[in-house]
Amino acid sequence: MRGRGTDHGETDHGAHDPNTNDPKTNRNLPINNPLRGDIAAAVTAVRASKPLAQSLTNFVTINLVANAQLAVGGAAAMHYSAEEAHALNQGASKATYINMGTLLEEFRDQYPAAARDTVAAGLPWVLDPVGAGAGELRTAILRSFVDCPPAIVRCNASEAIALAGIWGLDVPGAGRAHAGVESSDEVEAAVPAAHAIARFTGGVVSVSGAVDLVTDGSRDFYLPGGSVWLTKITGAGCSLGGVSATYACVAEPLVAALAAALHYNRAADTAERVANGPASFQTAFIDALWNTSADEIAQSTIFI
Ligand SMILES: Nc1ncnc2c1ncn2[C@@H]1O[C@H](COP(=O)(O)OP(=O)(O)OP(=O)(O)O)[C@@H](O)[C@H]1O
Ligand SMILES: Cc1ncsc1CCO
Ligand SMILES: [Mg+2]
Repeated sequence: MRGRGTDHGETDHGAHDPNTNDPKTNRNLPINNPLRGDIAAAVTAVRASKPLAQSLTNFVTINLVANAQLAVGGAAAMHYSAEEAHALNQGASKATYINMGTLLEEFRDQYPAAARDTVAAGLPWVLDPVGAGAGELRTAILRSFVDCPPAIVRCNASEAIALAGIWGLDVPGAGRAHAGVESSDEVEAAVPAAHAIARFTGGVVSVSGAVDLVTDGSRDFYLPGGSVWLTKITGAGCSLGGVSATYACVAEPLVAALAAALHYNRAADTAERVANGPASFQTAFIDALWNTSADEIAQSTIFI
């Protein structure tokens, strides 16, 4: 984080030194690994085809989610209706994003129905279990998803641990109460929960933090870099979920989750160089999502 005393005395967790942040190994995914080609192809495909991922997302960050989807080359449509989800699943939308941030009582039925409809249409959906563990309504909706699991769970470390508990998965710390949208855990603490969730869903879990983890339950990918400024704007994580859904329109879940997280980290690296504070960072970040090349994203350091 640069700028005039901008960290307010907090520790700078900017993940720029792989030796201090790498949780497991320092082995970079080989530069000729086919996954890198798949990631570059996903970035190019989104920019070429402008896919629509529909979103049922929270009121706090809905605008950033839509703008981030547009900035990576996708399209956006926000609503809170299972009936509308069904209509969009019949053609226009290629993936669905469901974010649990700000719930209303009517979402108790609408969210599970939208998730079920997406799965029935043969399309992937992405869950951001914001605030998992807080409140009966949130817990009931999250529990309902066990019958129609998401292709990608995108969350912070505390939410991964809480979600594992709600889904009855046997991992350390699962089931404890969590009452907030910020993570109080490091990514490393969420590794068992992320593995358990991915094995349960048969999909992918993307846990954000100083070094992000993307896992399909058997393969782990650690993604360093990005900027601590992302934690000073609300909705960096929410919009990463929306962008993961955009990528899920054109790529399998593992590639989509990797492309989205890497795109975020490289754009944040760029934005940090010109930011003077959270607001200018957000503006520069959206610009950088638009401008970062497919090759730069695909050639990122990926620890395995
Ligand atoms: N300490 C950090 N250093 C660098 N990047 C970070 C750090 N913490 C989070 N990030 C990045 O910020 C983005 C959002 O992750 P974060 O963990 O803050 O999500 P979140 O808690 O769900 O956010 P929100 O709920 O505000 O949307 C990700 O791209 C992640 O890589
Ligand atoms: C601050 C906040 N409150 C509910 S959702 C949200 C956005 C970050 O998850
Ligand atoms: Mg969040």
